[in-house]
Amino acid sequence: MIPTTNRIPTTMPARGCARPPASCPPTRYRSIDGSCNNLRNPVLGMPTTPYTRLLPSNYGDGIENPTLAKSGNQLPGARTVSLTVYPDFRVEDPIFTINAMQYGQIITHDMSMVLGSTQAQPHQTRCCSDDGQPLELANSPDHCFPIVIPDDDPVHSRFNIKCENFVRTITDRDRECVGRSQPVEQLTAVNHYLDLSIVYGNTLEVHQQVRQFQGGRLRVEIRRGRQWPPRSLNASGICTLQRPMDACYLAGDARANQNPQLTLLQIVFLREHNRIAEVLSRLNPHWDDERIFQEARKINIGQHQQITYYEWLPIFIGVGNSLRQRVTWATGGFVNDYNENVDPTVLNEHATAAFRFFHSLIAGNLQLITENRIERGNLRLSDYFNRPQVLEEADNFDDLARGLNTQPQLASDQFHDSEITQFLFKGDRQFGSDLKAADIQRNRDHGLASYNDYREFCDLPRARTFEDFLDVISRDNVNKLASLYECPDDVDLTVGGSLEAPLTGHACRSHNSGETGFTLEQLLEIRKASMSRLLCDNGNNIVAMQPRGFERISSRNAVIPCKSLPTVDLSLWREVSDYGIIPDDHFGLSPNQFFKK
Ligand code: HEM
Repeated sequence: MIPTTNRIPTTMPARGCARPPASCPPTRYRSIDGSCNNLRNPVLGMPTTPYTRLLPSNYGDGIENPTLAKSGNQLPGARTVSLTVYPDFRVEDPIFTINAMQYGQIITHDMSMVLGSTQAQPHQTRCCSDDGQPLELANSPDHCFPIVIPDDDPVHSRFNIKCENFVRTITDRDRECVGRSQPVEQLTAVNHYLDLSIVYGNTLEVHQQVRQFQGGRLRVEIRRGRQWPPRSLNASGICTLQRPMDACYLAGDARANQNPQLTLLQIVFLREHNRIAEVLSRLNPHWDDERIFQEARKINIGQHQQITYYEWLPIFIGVGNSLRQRVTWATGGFVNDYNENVDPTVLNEHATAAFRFFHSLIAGNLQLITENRIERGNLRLSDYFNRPQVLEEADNFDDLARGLNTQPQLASDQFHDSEITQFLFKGDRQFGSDLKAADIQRNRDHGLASYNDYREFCDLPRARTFEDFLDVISRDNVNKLASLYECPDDVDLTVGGSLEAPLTGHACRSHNSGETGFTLEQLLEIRKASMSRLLCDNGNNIVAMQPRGFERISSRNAVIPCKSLPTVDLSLWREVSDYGIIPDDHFGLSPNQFFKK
């Protein structure tokens, strides 16, 4: 089920916990925190505002408690559901690479993060005892909603673990931004826009930490002649360090060190910024640090959006669907579809259920691929959570980058690699957490309406019996649901939605401003950006790539020299006028008055 824009509520939620900006001064550049993107409601899309919803919440008490079964009983345990519905059975995707999965996580991190957790390290609030037993209610810290481990758990029972930590998301009520009688809404920690905030930060504080304030560059450290992000200020808290000075990076996003391929793409975007800044400063020696920085940022974001909308999204929703739903356009030119009435806020249903479906694409090992496309080894994912040092060793950076574009992702199905259902964030232990159980628990924590409610919303008939799910869910899976849940109305959205047969065309039906955008010529250059070129330009020494990096190598997508891949010609950003070089203080005038080919 893919809700698309025409069904998304366009009301402007007035409530929220972000402090609105004092004013929105005219500028050609995006703000760091997303404020002033919508000039009518400048707070829209800022960090610490609530996710929005397609359907009203379904809390156990109508206000804030986790969802219950219609009978008032507890829903089946999240770990039990995960074990029953999401076994580990490795099916490789016949077409797409793990980069398609990995870029999805980049997009996710750019757009949302539940407030109160880093999603990369164990939460500081402990809801279970050190030996994995549930705490007495009286001793349980606020916000605890631990996952119950069944007695016959195939992994945890061997260690007598009965309880997995889970801490509820911070809500507008926790921050005292709303009255006590209305249902709570969860807050997101990052801004809602697709703006590379993972690189540039979501707050001025983080933004200033990542900037060099020289030559328009982002801060880096140079080792072995290559650029690496600066060291995190809390390396021992964030990363699992084997040696005290092992790498642990500071980036715009708190999750940057979570897994090696994610960190690799974070570094690629950082290096890309500095590469662009370097070229711009040569083209425009009269530009100061701020001007170079902001122009480089704008190009970097433009390329990221181009890759996201034109290279990545059609893989998942289909070329036809994305054109029909006006997510992409069959034009090389400008599209003036900005509508200030559209709410840019990330949907709770998207972040908590729909987009997490792609956890099924994660592969539990990461291949190291040499320049002649031979696998020279691979890394076990759970050995490298929060251990980015591996990227700086031997030729791992390039070998993992080639691996991204070579190794198949796992198929989008109900099967999940045990590296994330048994060994997530295992650290030095013999077992870890279960990401799918966390997804289900988060669905209930956020009080999402049930799968059946969304069926109705998406014009499927409301199921009265479990058999009624057979229109989109297989017999085997309907039997599993019937064995777990008391009635069809109890099925969690994240569970029911993930069991639907793959889409075959049916989906839940669900700007350029002269002052701020690119010139048409520049836009046509941005349209040449590609995933493969990004890796070529920012690897340590990558020589060749296939043109379509999200698609596996084949005779139709053969590896070719990097220099043959289309590249964005930055000379279009040389600022000249009929009268020579442009003075610095030209803001407020249309770029078309300045930019000339
Ligand atoms: C190795 C890869 C990945 C790991 C280890 C991982 C891990 C996690 C973890 C630990 C959470 C927080 C769970 C919770 O407590 O609620 C999370 C949330 C999430 N993940 Fe993943 N994930 C990965 C890849 C992906 C991919 C490929 C996508 C989508 C394409 C994705 C989408 C999401 C979304 C939408 C959320 C919720 C974000 C929010 O807080 O609003 N993840 N993931």
